[in-house]
Amino acid sequence: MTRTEAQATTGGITLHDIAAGYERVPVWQHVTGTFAPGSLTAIAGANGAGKSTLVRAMLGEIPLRAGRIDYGGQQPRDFGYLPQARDIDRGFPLCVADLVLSGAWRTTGAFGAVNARQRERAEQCLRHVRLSGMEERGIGDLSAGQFQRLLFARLLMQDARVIILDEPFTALDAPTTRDLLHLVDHWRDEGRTVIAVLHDLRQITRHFPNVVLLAQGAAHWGATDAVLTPALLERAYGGTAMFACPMGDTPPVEPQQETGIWA
Ligand SMILES: Nc1ncnc2c1ncn2[C@@H]1O[C@H](COP(=O)(O)OP(=O)(O)OP(=O)(O)O)[C@@H](O)[C@H]1O
Repeated sequence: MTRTEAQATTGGITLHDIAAGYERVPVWQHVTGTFAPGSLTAIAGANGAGKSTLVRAMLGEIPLRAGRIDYGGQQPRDFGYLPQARDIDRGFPLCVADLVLSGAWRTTGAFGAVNARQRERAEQCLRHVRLSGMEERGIGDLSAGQFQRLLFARLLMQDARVIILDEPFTALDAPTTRDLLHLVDHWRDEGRTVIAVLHDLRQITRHFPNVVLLAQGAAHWGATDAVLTPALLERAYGGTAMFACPMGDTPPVEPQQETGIWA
């Protein structure tokens, strides 16, 4: 790689002709593209298209079958990850405050002492997702929406440069989705790189300038309006494309005036 190429990818993530799959079956291949530093990108595609597989490959949880990933000089600690809700064990005996504070593990270590400043920041993060006063509640006692807010608070605490979200708004009501989308917009404004697996194409067209659309084992990567064309949507979703098309009349998310950790 030339010095110029290295500079171009610093702080970004570049996939070079990667492929992944399970056992003998490839899920997708020849995936090439760059998540530029500070970019906001959705990963879309039908059920089973390989969206989570792409996330897991980028996180190093499954081996690549081909190609390589250039992390632009970033380390694992630079990544914040929100898994799908179904993949999280909520039976673990943790309270809300503990879970948020676990976002500081990269500085405290898993068993390190938490200082007053970190506690204060944890309270700020909880306040920002409207969970103040719930610090002592067990995580198993939260509603799905409250728990998702809590996971976003943990990401705030983590202060990661790259944030990867796998279906972050599934099963959430409109106000919770609006609040969390507002957080995503703030992360972009702060220059963080945000990558989100999403099913709602209206959310993608309204909030995500870039998209990776997985279809039939290939990735279509680019500006959202250039990728989410009727032809590619048909290829991705087949006969269900009309249900996925971003043509509905969902009201746009209005920015909220709030004091928070960005104030
Ligand atoms: N651990 C695994 N072992 C074997 N096959 C798997 C495994 N995980 C996923 N798959 C298969 O890989 C393919 C892609 O799965 P993946 O979960 O990445 O899709 P997805 O696009 O995220 O789907 P969804 O929208 O339903 O969450 C599917 O056919 C799935 O059955």
